[in-house]
Amino acid sequence: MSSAQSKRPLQSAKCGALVGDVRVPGDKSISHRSLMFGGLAEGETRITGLLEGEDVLATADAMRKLGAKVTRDEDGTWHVRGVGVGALREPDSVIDMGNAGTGIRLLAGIVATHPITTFFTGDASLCKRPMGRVADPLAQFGAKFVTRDQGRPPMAVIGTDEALPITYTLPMASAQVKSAVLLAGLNTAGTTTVIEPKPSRDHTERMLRHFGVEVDVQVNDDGGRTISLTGPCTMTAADIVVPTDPSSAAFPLVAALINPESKVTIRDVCLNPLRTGLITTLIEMGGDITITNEREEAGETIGDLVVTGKNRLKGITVPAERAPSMIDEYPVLAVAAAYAEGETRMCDLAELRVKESDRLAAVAAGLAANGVIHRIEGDDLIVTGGVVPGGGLVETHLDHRIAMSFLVLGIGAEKPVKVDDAAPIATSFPVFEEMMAGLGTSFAPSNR
Ligand SMILES: O=C(O)C1=C[C@@H](OP(=O)(O)O)[C@@H](O)[C@H](O)C1
Ligand SMILES: C=C(OP(=O)(O)O)C(=O)O
Repeated sequence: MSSAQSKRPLQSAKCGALVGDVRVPGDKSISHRSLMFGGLAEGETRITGLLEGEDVLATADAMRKLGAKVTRDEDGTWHVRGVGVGALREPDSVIDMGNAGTGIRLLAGIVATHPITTFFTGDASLCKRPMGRVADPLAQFGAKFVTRDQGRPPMAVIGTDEALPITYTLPMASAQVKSAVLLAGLNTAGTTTVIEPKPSRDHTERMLRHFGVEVDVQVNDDGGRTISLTGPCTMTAADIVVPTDPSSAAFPLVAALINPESKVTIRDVCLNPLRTGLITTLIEMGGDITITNEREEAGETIGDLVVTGKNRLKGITVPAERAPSMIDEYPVLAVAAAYAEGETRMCDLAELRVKESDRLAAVAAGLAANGVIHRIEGDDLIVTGGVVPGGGLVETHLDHRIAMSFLVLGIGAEKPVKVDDAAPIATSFPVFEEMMAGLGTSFAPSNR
């Protein structure tokens, strides 16, 4: 895990055309869930394409501590022997979830309705993030929580074996909160229902079905969804092929679009419609992106993205409703906007304030350090594109997406862009630097 002692400064300088054919690592959301659900199922789940990033490895360790047998073959296939819903073991030590918000929040849901006490901690970033958003609904099942001030980890979850089912309307668009509630419902007698006013990524719903759980999803008149399951549920082991991560594909995608002579193919990207907001937005901005070879694999739509830099991007307004389908992509969209003609307005980004860093503040600071004109109005970010002066130092605050986004900013800037710490990139995209170098970027260690 990253720490102040092991900061790794890196800089990115202007480079020529990016050319190549790449395949980014497995999807982080699906990888976390495959290990958790495998651990809850009866039988052995085989996982191929798992993201071997720090966040997901923390979940693998957590599932081991909770009693599942998790192993990896030399060829990269993972095996999870589950214990069955209701049969998790009380961990005999604190579970360290590192930097992983998805990991800690979904696991909190799982352990909340098991008769065990679980202690969670994480790195300095995770220990600043709010857990009240999951603790509040999970307490309604009958679980008890002890956290630091303002619901921050370390956090103890005292689970219950007499859980009462709940109906919960999400106060914010959050797949993590939705998933925590549904996962608590697995070991609860009766029907657990989540109402989400805006649809968020649905990997939990899809994968629960893959493990044999009946999940009812209704689309509401306002476009939101009502999702229910009736417990106690039995889950049956099922093999998983993890598709690649659209949130990681976003970096070579934007890099190619802002670099005029580029031509890059990104293979086998997960094109789940609740994850493709960035692609829609970049196409609206005039980006030359073609989707080829579209197909269904393991319950998800997959396709190849062929991207060129031939069109100069144009500023647009990105509507608030689109935010859940591209929530992790705003930092790199802000980078695309810095090179676009005119103004790009990104609406309603309040949720960015509670990610690995306050991403709204971190993006604004990074743009300011590199001479990019921008402003924040309420929860909207407005960026005016043009020539990017660069030359600034960006603080990444233990946030992988801030680090990768500003390294992409550097590839077209007049002066190199430095990030103070590239170490957090290993949480979600351990081969980022190698892959980007293969396309022609010019990243180099920096002494700050
Ligand atoms: O459920 C998930 O796998 C995730 C949900 C999103 O978080 P929120 O639920 O907080 O929006 C996203 O930012 C995170 O990277 C992964
Ligand atoms: C927000 C993110 O992840 P998490 O919440 O799982 O830490 C992310 O990967 O951008």
